[in-house]
Amino acid sequence: MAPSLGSTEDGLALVRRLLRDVLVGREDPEGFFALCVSALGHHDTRSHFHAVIRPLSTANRALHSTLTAVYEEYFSKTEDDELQLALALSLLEPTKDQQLEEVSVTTTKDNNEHCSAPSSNQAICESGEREKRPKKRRQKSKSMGQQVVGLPPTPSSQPPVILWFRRDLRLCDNPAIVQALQAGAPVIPVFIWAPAEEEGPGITVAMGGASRFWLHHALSCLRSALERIGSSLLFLTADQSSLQTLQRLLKDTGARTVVANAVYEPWLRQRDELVSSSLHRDGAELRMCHSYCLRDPYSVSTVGVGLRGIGSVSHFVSCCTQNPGPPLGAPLDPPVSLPTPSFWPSAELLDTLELAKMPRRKDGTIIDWAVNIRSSWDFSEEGAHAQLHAFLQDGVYRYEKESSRADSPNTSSLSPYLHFGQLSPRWLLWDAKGAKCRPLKFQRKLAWRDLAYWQLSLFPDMPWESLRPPYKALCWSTEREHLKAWQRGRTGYPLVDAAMRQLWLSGWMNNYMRHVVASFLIAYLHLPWQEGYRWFQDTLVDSDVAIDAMMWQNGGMCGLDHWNFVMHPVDAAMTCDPCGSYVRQWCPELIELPNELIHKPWKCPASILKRAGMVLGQTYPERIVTDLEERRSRSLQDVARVRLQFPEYVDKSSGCDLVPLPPRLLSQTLGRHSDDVPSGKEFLLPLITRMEFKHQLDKPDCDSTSNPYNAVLKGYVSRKRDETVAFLNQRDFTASVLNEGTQRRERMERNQRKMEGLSEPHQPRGRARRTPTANDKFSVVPGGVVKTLR
Ligand SMILES: Cc1cc2nc3c(=O)[nH]c(=O)nc-3n(C[C@H](O)[C@H](O)[C@H](O)COP(=O)(O)OP(=O)(O)OC[C@H]3O[C@@H](n4cnc5c(N)ncnc54)[C@H](O)[C@@H]3O)c2cc1C
Repeated sequence: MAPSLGSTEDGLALVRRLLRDVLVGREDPEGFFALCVSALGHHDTRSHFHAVIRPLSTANRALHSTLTAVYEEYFSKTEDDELQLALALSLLEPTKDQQLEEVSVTTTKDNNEHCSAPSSNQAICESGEREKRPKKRRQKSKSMGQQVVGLPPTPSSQPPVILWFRRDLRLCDNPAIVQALQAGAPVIPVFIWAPAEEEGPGITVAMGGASRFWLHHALSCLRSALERIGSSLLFLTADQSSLQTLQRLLKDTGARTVVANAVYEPWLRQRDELVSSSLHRDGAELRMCHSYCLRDPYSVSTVGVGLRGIGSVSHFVSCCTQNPGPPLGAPLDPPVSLPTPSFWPSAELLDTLELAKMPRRKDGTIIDWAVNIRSSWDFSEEGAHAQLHAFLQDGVYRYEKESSRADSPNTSSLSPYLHFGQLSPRWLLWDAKGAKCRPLKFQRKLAWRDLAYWQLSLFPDMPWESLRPPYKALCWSTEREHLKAWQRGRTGYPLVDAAMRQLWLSGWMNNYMRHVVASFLIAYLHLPWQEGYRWFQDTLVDSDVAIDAMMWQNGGMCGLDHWNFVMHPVDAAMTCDPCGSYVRQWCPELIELPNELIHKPWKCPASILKRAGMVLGQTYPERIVTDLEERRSRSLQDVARVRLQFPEYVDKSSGCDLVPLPPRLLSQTLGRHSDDVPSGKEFLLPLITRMEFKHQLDKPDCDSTSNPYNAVLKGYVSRKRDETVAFLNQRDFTASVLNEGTQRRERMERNQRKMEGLSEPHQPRGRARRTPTANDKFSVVPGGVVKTLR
């Protein structure tokens, strides 16, 4: 709870902290004084202010005398003022008796924000006004005094409703707001910062640096939005727990109802259940709405679908279709206003939550690591809608075929807004469905998002423990230097480095690039997937425990699904950055290299390097690993080793990995209540398993290149042929003949293999296609350059 009101000592500690802000110029003297009055109250300010600012008398004399002058001016009152003050203080007495602490509004705005709250909420806007009209401030703070001290709610008045914001930082389509308004009572919006609760029982890095930074700004924007409709947002830190903070808030405000939108991490759900039952015992209630996912993950059932294919998005969609939840309905409009209560409980400054606090160097200067993140994003709800609008006007038309391009904004970039609930998935789906091009692939991404939450609800250990038991025994590398090079974007592979630098500088990269860097970390560096997960959690602005864990588990070969491909750090460029412009953007030291060598500078002749002003190992790093195929082979052999070591987790007939069925799925499958399910027995569930791994089990020591299911997405040969054929197919008859010839040859090869009792050959078709463009050197086809196919 707010330290300002616990005791004079707490208040003084807060004020001393704030004094530092004045010293470094983040707060002006008048503002600081107003905060003192707000935090300490009139009496204590009068008695302690001189002592608080005493250190300045030697450290900064000018500031000391300015503050003294502000103090003198404030306390040289007129009789009128005296009278009003007496009145306010007399009102304070009974409220104290009733345990209503002195209420001061400390939801001060950041220095650079503009306050536009209506007069009913002047107290909240106090500091915003203060900068422009210092004289009026005094009157304001007195009127604030009257308002904030306030009278206890009269017996006939409705007790206020607490609107508990968590990851739904928006006004549009927010069911909790609608629910709170339905009571017809004043609404007190609150945000409680409880990092330990977010973290859960394992190492989740739920609130990494970049997402804390985003959260800070999103909260600041939400507060401004609330102020525009006559309300505000209280910031509280959960010293002990959210529950205790809420209980105290209910006591202070007389509220009996708390409304919130559900969050679905299992440990947060448990927390909410505890809050609900404890409030119920206290005679209050927690009302929960659903809006974070399209489907409440705890309501998804496999009944009628079974477990075959579990982990894939198709299986998940079938489960949702077979067992539909309540209809989604149309998105809800934002409220026009939120009724304000007659007084506001105590709160902290947003800054005191320290979400966007930057580290300092030894010399005291700030290391502003977020400077680029700040300039790359608009953190507001309006920003989310603008981004959505821009995407639906443009990127969505390229999404189906070109979402893997890193050199063009073809995806929505909405993930941080979705993560913090600044945009509801229902709103997004509604708008996407309205797009002319019917972007089915895009809509399916929202199913992926829900799938991640469903998986986390079933496997709460997903963020830190491999789901497939044998894979816990994989022999991962411990080369910290490799990890560091990967994190810093200094691996010597331009595509990987560009992506990792984009991540560091902007807090984001597209899905395809996430696959590229994850493949590199796991398949080529052999570093544990958990390292990648944690780095992503710390550096992504959209870091999301459920999605991130699901994706890293799948990439790390131990999730419910297996990526049936591995991205090659050079060949993948053909799909995502064929002309090298993405690499040039994030690795400017490579800017002068020719297109055909930009993804492999080590192949550049000395003369080209010289002309480009490059010295490998100096201006750009040498490759940290060179023997890519050998490393891949070792990775495959390691997988075969653990699968052989734990045969109980490999299905004999299909060669699929087996994983113990989680209790909820077991009871669903057996159609019994969870208490009625046999305990102590492990039921095993077969999972989708990469063909390459199944084959390797028969020949554990064979190398990756001789595995017919080699999953590395090389692309060049197959895709170029595919595209050439497709292109020519459109153009002339000869091509269709060529196409038929190719197909016939493939058919014959397949039949031949079958007759020889060999397994099906690896099928590269249909993977990672892209539409060739005129600039694209890979689009050169026999007979000429593709002008355009669009
Ligand atoms: C190793 C790895 C880690 C990832 N970690 C995260 C993460 O921490 N947070 C996160 O939001 N996404 C994560 N993703 C998924 C995906 O890369 C991002 O959601 C996407 O790149 C965000 O960009 P966008 O909004 O332009 O996506 P779009 O392609 O425009 O998709 C729209 C929305 O759908 C959802 N979505 C898209 N792809 C997926 C997916 N594969 N799984 C679940 N939901 C998806 C996101 O909410 C996204 O904003 C990860 C992917 C990989 C490969």
